[in-house]
Amino acid sequence: MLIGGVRTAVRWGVAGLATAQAGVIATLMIADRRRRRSRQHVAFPTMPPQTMPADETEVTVYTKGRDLYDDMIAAIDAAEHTVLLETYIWKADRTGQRFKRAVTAAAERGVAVYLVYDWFANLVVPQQFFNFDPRLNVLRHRPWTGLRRFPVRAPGLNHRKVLVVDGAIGFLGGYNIGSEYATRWRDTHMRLVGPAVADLENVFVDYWNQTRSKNHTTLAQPDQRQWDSPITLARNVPSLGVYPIRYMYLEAIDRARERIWLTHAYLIPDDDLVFALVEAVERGVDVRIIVPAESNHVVADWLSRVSYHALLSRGVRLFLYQNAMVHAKTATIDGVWSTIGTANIDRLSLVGNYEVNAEVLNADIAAMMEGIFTMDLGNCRELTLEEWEQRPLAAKVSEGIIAPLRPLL
Ligand SMILES: O=P(O)(O)OC[C@H](O)CO
Repeated sequence: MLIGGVRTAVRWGVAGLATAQAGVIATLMIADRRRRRSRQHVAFPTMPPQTMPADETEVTVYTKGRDLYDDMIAAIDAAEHTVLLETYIWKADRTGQRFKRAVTAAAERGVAVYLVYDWFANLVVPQQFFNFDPRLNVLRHRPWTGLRRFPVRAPGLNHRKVLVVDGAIGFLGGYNIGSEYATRWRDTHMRLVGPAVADLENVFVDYWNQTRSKNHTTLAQPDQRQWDSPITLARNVPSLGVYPIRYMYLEAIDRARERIWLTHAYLIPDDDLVFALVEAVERGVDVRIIVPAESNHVVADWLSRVSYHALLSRGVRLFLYQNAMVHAKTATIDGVWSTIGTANIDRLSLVGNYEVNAEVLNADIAAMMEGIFTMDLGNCRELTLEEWEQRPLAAKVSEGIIAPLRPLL
């Protein structure tokens, strides 16, 4: 009798919470849609692409989509042997069409072109856009790919954004392909020219060979990989059960002695990451995080805010990027270590998706990344603990209601 009563109460409790969560989410989305209609596009600071050597590899960092896309297209147009292009989102707009024309032209002149795009992320894109010339080798990543194998592997979206041309030039970072990203989003991407490109090529080749269907050809492994590079690539590969990027962050944060400067589009850190950041503050590290004041995903923003109290009350400084979406997934620590990649600090990226981040151990590149962080800070407003504590009660209650959803993202 008592057990039956408890069961009924739990059932009603769960149903009530789910209903309240659905209500909060619907309200947020309606309010966000209204806000978006009146939102004006405002310019934000960017820098021209900056190039710096890291040992024998030349690293260029981009803060503006238009510059990046021009250089990616130029690389594809100059391709002589291979184009390996992997993107999470591929919009069918002018920019998407531009990339499609470039890879098609490359295939027409005899270049071997291999394309990967994510099925889920592009469901909203007209599917006829993905009818490619048959000379192109195309792999549409389906999240359940790993489930078809035995023993069953973890599912996951392919969230990577990678381009490798002729094994000689590689691109990696936060930019998907789309016109909005070219001018309206502040994101960070890198270009590699030199020995480290072999590792990026290997990232693509391994994925292709592990995931391809019987109709796809196998790709040859690059044979020029180095042991002692200042640039290493951390890959999350659900089908292999490996998620090193989360550990990469935990380890780098743990080593920090002076400063940890993070820029993240969707910051939904788990308790271990919050603990690591707070512990860094406690040993005197200057911990700053730039996040969008309002991202393109209102629910992600609200789930992100669930951790603000834990961060602000323990000395982590939060900076809200104004009037534009900051989509970068970067960090720079102690003027020594930096990362640029595709992984957000959320559960989907850190223990869910296929991702790749470059870790760069080089003081010049770190100085460059600090310069970019400082530039972005100029377009931010600091959120203080006092201000955060004074938000309306309705907001606090809403956060409490949706907080249990945090592990889903
Ligand atoms: O998943 P990301 O980080 O590439 O961001 C993509 C945008 O959220 C698309 O809506």
